[in-house]
Amino acid sequence: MNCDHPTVLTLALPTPLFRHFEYLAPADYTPAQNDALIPGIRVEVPFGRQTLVGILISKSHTASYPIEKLKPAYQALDAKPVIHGDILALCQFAAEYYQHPLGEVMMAALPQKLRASDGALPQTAYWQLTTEGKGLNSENFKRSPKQQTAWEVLLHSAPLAETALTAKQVDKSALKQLQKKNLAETFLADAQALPASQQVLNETPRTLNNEQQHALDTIRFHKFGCYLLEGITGSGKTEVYLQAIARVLQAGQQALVLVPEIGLTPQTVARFEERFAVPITQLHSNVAKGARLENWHSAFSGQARIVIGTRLAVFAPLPELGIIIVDEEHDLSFKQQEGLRYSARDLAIVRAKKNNIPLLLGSATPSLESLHNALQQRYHHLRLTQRAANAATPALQLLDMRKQPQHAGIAQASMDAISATLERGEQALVFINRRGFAPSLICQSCGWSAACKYCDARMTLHNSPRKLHCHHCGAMAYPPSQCPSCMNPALSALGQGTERAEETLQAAFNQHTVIRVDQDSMQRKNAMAELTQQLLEGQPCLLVGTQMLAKGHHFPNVTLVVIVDTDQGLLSGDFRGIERMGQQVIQVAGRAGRAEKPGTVIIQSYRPDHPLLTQLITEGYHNFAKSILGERASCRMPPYNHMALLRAESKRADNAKALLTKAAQIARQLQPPSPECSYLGPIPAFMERRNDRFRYQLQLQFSHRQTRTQLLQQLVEALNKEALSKRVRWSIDVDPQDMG
Ligand SMILES: Nc1ncnc2c1ncn2[C@@H]1O[C@H](COP(=O)(O)OP(=O)(O)OP(=O)(O)O)[C@@H](O)[C@H]1O
Ligand SMILES: [Zn+2]
Repeated sequence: MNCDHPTVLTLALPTPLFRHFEYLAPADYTPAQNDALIPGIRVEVPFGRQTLVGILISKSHTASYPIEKLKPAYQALDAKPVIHGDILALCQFAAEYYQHPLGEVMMAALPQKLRASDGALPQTAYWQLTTEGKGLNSENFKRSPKQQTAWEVLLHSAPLAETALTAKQVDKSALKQLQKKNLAETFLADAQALPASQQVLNETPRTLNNEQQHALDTIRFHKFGCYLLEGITGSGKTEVYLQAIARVLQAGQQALVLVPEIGLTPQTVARFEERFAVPITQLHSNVAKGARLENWHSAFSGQARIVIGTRLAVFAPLPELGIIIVDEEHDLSFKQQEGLRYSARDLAIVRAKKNNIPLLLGSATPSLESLHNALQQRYHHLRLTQRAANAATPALQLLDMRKQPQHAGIAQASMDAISATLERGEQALVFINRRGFAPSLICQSCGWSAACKYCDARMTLHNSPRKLHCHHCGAMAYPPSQCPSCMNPALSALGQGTERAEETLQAAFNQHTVIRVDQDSMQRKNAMAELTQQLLEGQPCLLVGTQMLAKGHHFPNVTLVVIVDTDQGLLSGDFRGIERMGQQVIQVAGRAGRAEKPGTVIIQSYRPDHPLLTQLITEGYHNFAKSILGERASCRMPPYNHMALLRAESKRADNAKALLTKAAQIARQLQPPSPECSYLGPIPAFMERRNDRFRYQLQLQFSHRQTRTQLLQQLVEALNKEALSKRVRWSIDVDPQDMG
């Protein structure tokens, strides 16, 4: 080491502190080794009594601390960067925008295995024919067509990565057979990106209808642009995605597709795999840890040409990224609700801009944020107003529940419609967004109800297995056999959940199969895929389930949808409640009549004359959403204003309140309230006590994002100095989606 010019490394470390850390290069490193320390590699360092893995941000010969006080790092863990410039920039943006320490953001962007010192970039398995293998001809494989395919693919190519072989429909066991016969061999090597002249398609794309074609033609590739594809359910948005991706692949680029929950929509991934002959990889939290590193690496190395993933995939490394697609962009799951509270959709926009590529946001029910941007012409607004594939839009009927005899919440008229549907040999879907048997267990003689010990909430009664369950904190209890307050032995289950609806419907339609679809019944990994298969076989059956059924499924035989309860959304205290209700109704309704047979949707409500509900049903989501935008504009709520929530919770209510009172005071000093900036609170959260903690919040609203970022930065700094901030759990939620 040159002592006059020691090498100073600036690192981002995964600690809760909002700063960088400086270290010297490892003491025993030669100048050549020091030169090899390049930003984006992982470095192992001492940190107090711990050893941490951080990311090298920059290298210099000066430090902001006295150099003699800096400790040397232990070692560099990588020979080449694991975080490249564009991901680094995205992490830096996210850290600043969401007020989160950069080191933690960067670690979140890496697969878990690389967060530890012993994790390393994997190598890729390649296959090629042996000399014996090359000498054969297809006659030799007459009786084993799978081996023949594998042999043919290998014969006409340089060594191929296993992922690329899978994409070409080559069976892994066939490769193993060839290997056994010494006709093929495999070896490990650093992954190489595929040559650009790849065959991209596996099947001929559909002919687009005019609206789809117009949407595709509007997209400018190779340049930033945000496109909102607002297409009614079943209008063929996916086909537009597929054809846009094909263009990008043909230009030798990669595509990133973000979807809400992969496990719930196995059909989506299947459609991509059917269409494309290129390697596709998945990134979501259900991929096992080891496989996640491999999948991540195949994107990183350029092997995978398409990445389909959930919100975390917005950080996926794609060296040749050419387009980002966010499907069902309105979906709440794109917002992480803990830790780094980021919106993957919003980060996707930032990423597309930094990479200068197009971003496609698709939904039948766009979020008001995106719709507003489209109406303001900040986004290109593409609309698909017709269903593709000759399917008609379903007829929506509002059913006035005040005049209806009912069976556990399901109206007689709905029962009759279900009966007729099953008689015709078709499938019906009953949507009830509450799992369990009944939302409460009460004593009708004294008014007692089963409440959670730890939350301001009632416990839900479940029947299979029988238990009381708090859906907010997870607490469980056995249902009492008599009222604990007045000893009345007859307790009543009040209201309905999916289990009760299932029981009622099974009793009424005992000739038919009734399938319950909720978090409890769909725990097994492939449950949704199996259900999809069963439904596609087309036997008449009745589905009862929660919002799991609302997500992008394509079940051609479902012709009737019954929405049991829309009133919850109308009465919600969250200012987004009504928007969510509208999205949910339209998404669930959209499952009806997606093929040749027309669909009907029955929407049950006790408030059938609610103006927004009526508008939703008679005019559709677009006009409904515009009306809500009007309301938001008049009371200056998002998207007309930029919000942040400072949340605090503590076992002692006064501590949480005191911290927020202090925060409000600091904020007012930093930025006095004005029409540009306002503070509300501390106010109790909707559920004031949850999981044995009292919860309060301070609402901050700004006309300008920049003011918000600056204020929050100073506020966090000041709060970190408050003794109380160590004893209270607090967090900042920028652009909160859930106000609870
Ligand atoms: N141009 C086309 N010609 C024929 N069929 C098409 C065309 N485009 C799409 N389809 C078919 O229409 C059906 C619905 O399309 P798709 O699932 O893409 O709709 P979507 O807009 O994504 O719906 P949702 O928002 O409800 O998920 C599919 O079976 C699809 O194969
Ligand atoms: Zn609870």
